[in-house]
Amino acid sequence: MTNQIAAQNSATQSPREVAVRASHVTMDFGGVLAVNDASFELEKGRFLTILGPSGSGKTTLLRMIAGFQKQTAGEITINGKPVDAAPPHRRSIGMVFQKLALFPHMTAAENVAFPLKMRRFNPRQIAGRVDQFLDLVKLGGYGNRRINELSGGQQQRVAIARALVFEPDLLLLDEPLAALDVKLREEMQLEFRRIQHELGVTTINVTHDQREALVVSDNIIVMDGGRIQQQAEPVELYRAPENPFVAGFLGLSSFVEGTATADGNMQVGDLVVQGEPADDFAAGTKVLAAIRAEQIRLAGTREALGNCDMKLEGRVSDTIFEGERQMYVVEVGALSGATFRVYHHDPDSFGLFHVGDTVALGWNRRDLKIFSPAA
Ligand SMILES: Nc1ncnc2c1ncn2[C@@H]1O[C@H](COP(=O)(O)OP(=O)(O)OP(=O)(O)O)[C@@H](O)[C@H]1O
Repeated sequence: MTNQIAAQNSATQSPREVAVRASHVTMDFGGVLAVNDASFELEKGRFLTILGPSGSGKTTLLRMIAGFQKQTAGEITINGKPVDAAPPHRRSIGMVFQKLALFPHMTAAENVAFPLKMRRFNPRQIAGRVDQFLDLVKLGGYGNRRINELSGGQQQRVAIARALVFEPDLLLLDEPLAALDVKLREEMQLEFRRIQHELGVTTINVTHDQREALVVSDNIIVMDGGRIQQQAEPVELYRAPENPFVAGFLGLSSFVEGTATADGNMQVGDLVVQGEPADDFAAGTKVLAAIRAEQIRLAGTREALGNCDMKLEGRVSDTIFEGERQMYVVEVGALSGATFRVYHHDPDSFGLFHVGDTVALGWNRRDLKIFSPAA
C-alpha cells in the first residue's frame, strides 16, 4: 500500500516542480533580525535540512513556513500559494517536533487516527489507513499499546505516522531527534530517510546536528546570524564550502590567516602556502585558509608523506583518542604557530606520535580552501 502511495506520488510529480519557495523573507522581532533576507526553493519530493547553530534563525524560518508566524517582509509559497492563505488546521502540513505531543491516554492507533478524524476522513477507511501507516513505521501489531507503554523510539515512530497519515503536501520536522540518545538518534535518522524515500513527501527538517543533516538530506541550507550562508547538496556543501563559516560548521577544519598572492595562493611570513581560492580576491588582501582534519597527512618525516603538494614540519601539542581514530593537534612554527587538527586512523599505530614529537604534515593544494575573511 505504501508502494501505491509512492507510485501515485511519482506519477503526479514532475521532478522539477517547486514545492516551497521563500523570496527575501525577513523576520524582525523589534530590532532582532531572526531571519534576514532568506531566499530558497525546494523541489517537490525532496528532503531539505535547515542546519545552523543555536539562535541562527532555523526555527523561526520553519515557523514561518508552517504559517505559525508571519514574516515582516518577503513571501513564502507552498505549491504556488502563499502560506498564510489558509488557517493552520486547513493546511496540508504534517509536523513532528522535539516534544512529540502525543495523546498519552490514547493508544498508538488512536493517536494516528486523530488527524484523519479531524479531517473528516471516511470512517470506514480509517482503521485500514492507520494500520498501513503503523506498518510503514514498523509498528504493525503495536496499535493497541498506550503511549506510555512504548519506548522513546517507538513513540517517535507513532509521531511520524500521525504526521504522515493524512498524506500532507509537506512534512516539517523541528529537531525531533534532539532528545534521543546517540544510537537511537542515528537509527531514527536512517528511518526518516527510508520513510521519506518510500512516500516521496516533500520534507523540511531543522537541526543543529551536522551529521544528521549530511545523512538524511537531499539538500541542506546552512544558516548563521539569520542569514542563509549556503544551500547545496550534502557532498557539495562538505567539499566546496562557500565561506569560512560553512567550512568550520561542517566537519573539523583548521584555519590559517595570511595574505593573498598574485597567483591565488597565500603568503604567511616568508612561506607561500598552496591552496585553492574559494573567492575572488586581489593580491595583498587578507585571506583565511581552511583545511579539514581528514585531508591532512601525518608522518614521521617529509619523505614518508609520499606525494603531497605542500609539506611542513610541526610539533605535536596534543593527542586525543576518539575511539575509531586519533586526533593530533600540531603546531607549525613556519606558519606563525598556526595549529592544525589532524585525524589519523591506522588501526595498528594509534600511539604513533606523542606530545612534543616533531612530525611532518602534508596536503594537496585543492584541499586547502582560501577565503576572503569578510565573505
Ligand atoms: N518571539 C521572539 N521574540 C523575540 N526574539 C525572538 C523570538 N523568537 C526568536 N527570537 C530570536 O531570534 C533569533 C533566532 O531564533 P530561532 O529560535 O529561530 O533560532 P534557532 O536557530 O532555531 O535556535 P535553536 O537551535 O536554539 O532553537 C534568536 O536570537 C532568538 O532569540
